[in-house]
Amino acid sequence: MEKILFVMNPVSGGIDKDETILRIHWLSVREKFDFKFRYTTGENDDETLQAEIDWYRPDRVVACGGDGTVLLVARNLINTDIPIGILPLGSANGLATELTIPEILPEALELAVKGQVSRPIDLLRFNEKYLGIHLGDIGVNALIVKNYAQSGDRRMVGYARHLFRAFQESEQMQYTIKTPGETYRKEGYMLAFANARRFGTGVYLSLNGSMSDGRFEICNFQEIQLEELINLGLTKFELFLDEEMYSDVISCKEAEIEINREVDFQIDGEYIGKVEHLTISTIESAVRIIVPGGEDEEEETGIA
Ligand SMILES: Nc1ncnc2c1ncn2[C@@H]1O[C@H](COP(=O)(O)OP(=O)(O)OP(=O)(O)O)[C@@H](O)[C@H]1O
Repeated sequence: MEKILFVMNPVSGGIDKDETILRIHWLSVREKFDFKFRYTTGENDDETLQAEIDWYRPDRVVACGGDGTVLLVARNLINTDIPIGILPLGSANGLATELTIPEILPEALELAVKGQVSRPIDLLRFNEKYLGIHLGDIGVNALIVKNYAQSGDRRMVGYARHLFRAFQESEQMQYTIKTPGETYRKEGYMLAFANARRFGTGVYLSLNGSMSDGRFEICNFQEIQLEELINLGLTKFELFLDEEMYSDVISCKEAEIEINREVDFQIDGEYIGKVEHLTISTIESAVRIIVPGGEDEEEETGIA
């Protein structure tokens, strides 16, 4: 009987998980699979998850939460063949959007449990230490993520307050970006490192990027416009929606970045700290994520 481990963030997105839990129980009877829940606590989740994977030896692991929960699962399944399903239950589900995973819970659950198509996904490695799966950035957005995390207020109104504060406080940065072929000097309010083509809203960040091409995109935001931020219905990864702002994009396999001062840095919604220097590289095809079959134009492979 297939074994499925559900890794559930009980607080993600401020969403009650009771319906999800009930549906999983019901589906396990219908589809005849064995399952376990592992609830995250925000403390030592890597260690407990790794121990659970070693002990239970699941055939697939389903991340139930936002991008942070998917990243937790991904970094504990690197170099295994265990595919990852996603139930998008976070305040930021940018990765699920990118991979065209259904937003509707029953559909996402059917896919996560029964999907037979998985896609190899690259991970990003920052300063040889931190892994990322979707988006990292320095500057104004990282400052918002920091303030938001520190406040403990998960509501939108709290978020809006942090957005205004960060917008007022943020100063322009100067950076030197070295890629294997070139050195660029730029200035701006935010530098994003994207293993993806689009933000959570579906707005494209780069038309050519892919999560499976061994490359990532560095996007410089020279300007930020408050009016757009307010008008367009925000979540913490969906700030910059003016398409003209995406023109300053570098696509590369690795990069080294020097910043003229210490700035805030976040990865997939987690505040990391202040940095003045960053190295970024890709780990190609590090994990496999279950996606809707036949609907994506990129490489897909059946689950072994
Ligand atoms: N039981 C818990 N209590 C508090 N925080 C938790 C718990 N479990 C996980 N976390 C934290 O939740 C964050 C990941 O959240 P995730 O990205 O899955 O959902 P989200 O709703 O998009 O995130 P956020 O809460 O940052 O808006 C991590 O910082 C993790 O440490």
